[in-house]
Amino acid sequence: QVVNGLQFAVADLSLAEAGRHQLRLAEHEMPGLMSLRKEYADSQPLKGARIAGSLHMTVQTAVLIETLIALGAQVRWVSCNIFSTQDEAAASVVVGPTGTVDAPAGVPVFAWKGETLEEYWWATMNLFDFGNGLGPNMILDDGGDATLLVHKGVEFEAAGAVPQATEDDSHEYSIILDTLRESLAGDKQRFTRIAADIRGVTEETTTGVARLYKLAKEGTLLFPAINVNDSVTKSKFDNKYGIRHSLVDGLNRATDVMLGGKLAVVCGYGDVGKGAAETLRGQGARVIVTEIDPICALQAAMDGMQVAQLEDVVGEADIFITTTGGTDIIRVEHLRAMKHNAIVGNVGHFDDEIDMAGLARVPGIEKVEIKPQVHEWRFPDGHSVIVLSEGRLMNLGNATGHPSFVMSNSFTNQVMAQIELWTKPGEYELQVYVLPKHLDEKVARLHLDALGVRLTSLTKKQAEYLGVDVNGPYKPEHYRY
Ligand SMILES: NC(=O)c1ccc[n+]([C@@H]2O[C@H](COP(=O)([O-])OP(=O)(O)OC[C@H]3O[C@@H](n4cnc5c(N)ncnc54)[C@H](O)[C@@H]3O)[C@@H](O)[C@H]2O)c1
Ligand SMILES: Nc1ncnc2c1ncn2CC[C@H](O)C(=O)O
Repeated sequence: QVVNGLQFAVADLSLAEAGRHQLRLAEHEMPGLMSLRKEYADSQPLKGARIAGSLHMTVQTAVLIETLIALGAQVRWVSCNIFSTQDEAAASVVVGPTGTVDAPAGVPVFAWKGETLEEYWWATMNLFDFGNGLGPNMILDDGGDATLLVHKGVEFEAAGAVPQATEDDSHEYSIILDTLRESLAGDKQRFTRIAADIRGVTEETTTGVARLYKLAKEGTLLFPAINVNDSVTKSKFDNKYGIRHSLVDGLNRATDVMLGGKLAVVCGYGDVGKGAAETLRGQGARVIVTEIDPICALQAAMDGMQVAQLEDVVGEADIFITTTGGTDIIRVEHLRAMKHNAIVGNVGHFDDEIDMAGLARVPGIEKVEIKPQVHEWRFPDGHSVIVLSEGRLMNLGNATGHPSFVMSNSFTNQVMAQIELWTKPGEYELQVYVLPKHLDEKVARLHLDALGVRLTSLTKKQAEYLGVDVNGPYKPEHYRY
């Protein structure tokens, strides 16, 4: 749609007022972002930045978007998942704080809850046209889909053609190839021009960061990148404490099943797995962990969890949650062996942790929608499994994701990373960087007052004794929090 010269595609613009009320409450819970708005109101460090954002279009992300705008940026936005958009948040961002439903004055957003994969990649393509022949000069990514499209676009433009999908390619990848083939037919240099203008990308999450390090290692990274995930105040907070809140929220909204007394399996005991295991145990479930990494497995054991192989416990557990960022974690043979009505969900970034394609191919399988994002899959032998959000991250598919306060930590890092790359052109090479520790500590400081924390100060003598500055950084680079 185009109204008032503003392009957008959202579910229902009339939801904007409801979204705006939620944004106001979220702002109160996001002190880090609100503090950056005050700190940079005059200097407008993001002036001139045209940011293409691909990140779950939630109420929290709406506050991030309006912070980027407050610092001078132009923004276009999509969600990075087909189920994670909160339609009222998308509507309020399009209308904006001063617009109306008839005369929206906010930001171009192309996102709605329940997109098809074709619609998702159509939406993502809308990130790259800022009008007047201008593309983005910054990317803000979560999972790396926007970065992938630019890199594949440049690759295929150089080759002069987009390859046909092979039988090994996923259905989604064949859609990406179709999308790029259409782009190439229309403009043989689109992404080559776009990539040349992009000053850098800031990446939100573990899986997206893994993709960036792979590009950097291959020597194909087209622009500098900041790994926001590995700011301590992102991954040791959002990944762990965020999931501790939003996993149970998703399970309750999806199934209302009693968690107490049940047996839960958590696949992976990294930052997300730790939060997942803690919250399920907090609900009185017995928790079994699966791990490949001896250190994380030892942590789980020392935290009092049984660490087993999935095959040994798959027939007795009631709930299965994947948190690995890997692939083929729960396969068809596991789903076949599960108890009747076992609940299966994923909170990893992509949907390849549970073999949904394999499940759909089981002869005689029946898929019954219990309610949106909750499906009963009935095997011919009569037993069913309940799969949440079709194997996509269910804390955002079946609930509204992490709460504002923890996302304020993640997104304060995002804004700082955008400022770093935008205001220091030429200082960053074609590598993946993390933010310096003093900024990580600054993010933490911005969130202490809201929780009534009273920090202790070092004396000069104590600081000298520890070999640190009175004002920090307080830890060496190799310190593990
Ligand atoms: N849903 C959300 O809101 C949310 C929030 C943050 C991160 N994420 C995503 O969650 C995933 C995990 O993130 P993280 O920060 O915890 O990563 P992490 O690397 O800290 O943890 C993943 C763990 O899984 C383990 N693992 C890998 N393959 C395994 C296998 N086959 N079996 C058992 N364990 C296995 C690894 O050893 C590791 O300990 C990523 O995809 C990340 O992008 C989602
Ligand atoms: N409420 C949320 N808004 C935006 N992104 C959210 C929210 N909850 C979890 N996430 C995803 C966390 C982050 O993108 C990650 O995947 O690491």
